Amino acid sequence: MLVVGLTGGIGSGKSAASAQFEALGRPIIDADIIAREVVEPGEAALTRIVEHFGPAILSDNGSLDRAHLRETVFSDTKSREWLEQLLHPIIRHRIMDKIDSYQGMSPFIILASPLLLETDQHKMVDHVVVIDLPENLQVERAASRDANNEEQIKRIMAAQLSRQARLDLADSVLENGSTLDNLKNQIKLLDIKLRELAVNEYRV
Ligand SMILES: CC(C)(COP(=O)(O)OP(=O)(O)OC[C@H]1O[C@@H](n2cnc3c(N)ncnc32)[C@H](O)[C@@H]1O)[C@@H](O)C(=O)NCCC(=O)NCCS
Ligand SMILES: Nc1ncnc2c1ncn2[C@@H]1O[C@H](COP(=O)(O)OP(=O)(O)OP(=O)(O)O)[C@@H](O)[C@H]1O
Repeated sequence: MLVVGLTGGIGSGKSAASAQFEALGRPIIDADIIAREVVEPGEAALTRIVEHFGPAILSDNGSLDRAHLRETVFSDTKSREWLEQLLHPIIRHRIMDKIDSYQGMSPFIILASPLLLETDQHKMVDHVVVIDLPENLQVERAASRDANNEEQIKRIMAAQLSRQARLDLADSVLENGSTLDNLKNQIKLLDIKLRELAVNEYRV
């Protein structure tokens, strides 16, 4: 089975693109969703986070206060690196298990991840699709979606690959500087190309 990595910076349109691939019947593994699951109440990683950052990192209901942790890790590199060394191996294992569970179910699957190329997650994929758009549009879309302030979004972008570095590592590029309909049309064509790649190279 062909494993296609779909990546792009914050607010680039990974969720929007994933929804289109899903509508075409392709299974999606979303690293952001897995990253949330591994810190749910009862998970060992959440206990480690509370030990490290203190109980103030929890909301009143005992779940992780994500806004608090976001503010902490994107204003202090050491804190971010600590969190990543805790979570990235756990996330990677869950992704591997999910890839195994999809074997034989589809010619190809999509692994959507903001840090595909920044971490060793790229070793799990056969083809890299990068969603590209001008950085000012990326900031604008992320800000209007999340109520994150622009300064915080820029700090998050600084912890990610640059636009050019990401493009240099792409096998295919989706341009998302225009409308959602335009993105949808590109995905229809890319889906055909990926399907052909899967059939020709993996005989599925
Ligand atoms: C810091 C946290 C709690 C903030 O949570 P929040 O709900 O506000 O954001 P969410 O998880 O939805 O992430 C939003 C976007 O931020 C960016 N982002 C998240 N983590 C990172 C990181 N370590 N480095 C760079 N960018 C990141 C991505 O573009 C992501 O799509 C959360 O992002 C987190 O636990 N990050 C560490 C785990 C991780 O690296 N996840 C990325 C997927 S593997
Ligand atoms: N072509 C487009 N035109 C207008 N709005 C768009 C377009 N593509 C995405 N958006 C919007 O921009 C915002 C960011 O898109 P999306 O959530 O898909 O990005 P993402 O890459 O998944 O972000 P993150 O890394 O933060 O999870 C969303 O509100 C989405 O609806």
